[in-house]
Amino acid sequence: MLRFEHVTKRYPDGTVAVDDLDLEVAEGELVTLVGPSGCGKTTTMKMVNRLEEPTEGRVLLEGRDVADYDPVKLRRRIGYVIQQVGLFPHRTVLDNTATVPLLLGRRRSEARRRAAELLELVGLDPKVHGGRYPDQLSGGQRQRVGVARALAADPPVLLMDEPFGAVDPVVRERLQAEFLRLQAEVRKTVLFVTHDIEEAVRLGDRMAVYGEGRIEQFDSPAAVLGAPANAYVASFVGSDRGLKRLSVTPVERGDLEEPPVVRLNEGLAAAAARMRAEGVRWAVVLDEEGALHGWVPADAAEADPKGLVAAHARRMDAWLPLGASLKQAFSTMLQYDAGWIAVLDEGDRFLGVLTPAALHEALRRSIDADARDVAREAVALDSVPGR
Ligand SMILES: Nc1ncnc2c1ncn2[C@@H]1O[C@H](COP(=O)(O)OP(=O)(O)OP(=O)(O)O)[C@@H](O)[C@H]1O
Repeated sequence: MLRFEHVTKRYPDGTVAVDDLDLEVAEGELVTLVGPSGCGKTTTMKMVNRLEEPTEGRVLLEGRDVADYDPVKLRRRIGYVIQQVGLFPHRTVLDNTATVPLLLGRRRSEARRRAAELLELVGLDPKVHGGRYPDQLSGGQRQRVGVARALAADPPVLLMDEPFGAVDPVVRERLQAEFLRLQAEVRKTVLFVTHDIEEAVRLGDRMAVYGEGRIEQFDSPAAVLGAPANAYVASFVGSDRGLKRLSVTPVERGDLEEPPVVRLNEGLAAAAARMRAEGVRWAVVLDEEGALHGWVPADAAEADPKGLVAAHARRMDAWLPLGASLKQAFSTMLQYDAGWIAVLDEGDRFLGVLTPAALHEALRRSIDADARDVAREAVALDSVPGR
């Protein structure tokens, strides 16, 4: 979809901003470019929409050299979102969003209808926000308008240069989550510049880690964190990369423990007998419909041998869907101050529980699997270093 072939950019003063870059972005892929200030990320991006021209090499869009496109037409086919959103201050939010479709010759009513749809897509109510002017919006809302406007012409490619850089961390996390949802829907080919490693890890299907004008590693976030290509990448992603990995490692079936499962309407004595047989002191409790209710301790049967599980069951609301990240799992454990959390499938059926020890093992296994380039389940735990 988008390809850089031996691209070098030397500015007139001799600065080599990009040095012999080769990079390929597949259709519908989101690639983050991450690296320290001045390493050439923005210059890379600007050579796609011809705000800069390469000194050597070429950039291909759908197999065609961008130098062969008319620059104005090219830019209308490429959405561009920047940190200083660049909205027109004297136009309403709706008109700002409709700018490109109008330039492309759409009828005014159609362009505005499309703009309203896009505002909704990025989480703004066109009836509430559409008639406002940019300075009547919060920073986060302005960024959303920037994204809506970039999508308005339905461009196959989006270039995003630190689009969420100017908002506070809380809004930023929300914008990232919204953008991921949006991208799952619209599946654009995206180049996303950031100097924030966490953002690069969270958003990228693949991430390109820049050194000076060069890419030091181009791979999935899990691989970059798990097996940095060299000392530079290792130090850039940081010594806490194990922590960062939490956000890219999903909870899998094999991570779960399966304690005994009892029903609310079951007798306590029978339930306790099953717990004893399995050598555990508690069981997960499901209600009559099979939905998670909570847990019950085995010793409840001693005080009330004739009672029902329902009389002694305790509520447990901490749960996660299978496939959620280990980071979510960890944060849910902390939030509920829980020693385990339930993991449910898509139909909300109970699958098993995740404990802190299992979470730790999942993380270790995932790091080791990447280092060896094998699947996580292929790693035997007793062979993971440090055990
Ligand atoms: N027009 C220009 N003329 C000369 N040098 C430039 C020009 N634009 C950028 N540079 C230099 O090229 C190098 C790469 O700049 P670029 O803006 O691509 O980096 P960046 O990785 O996007 O940095 P940042 O994260 O700070 O935005 C820097 O050393 C910068 O000073």
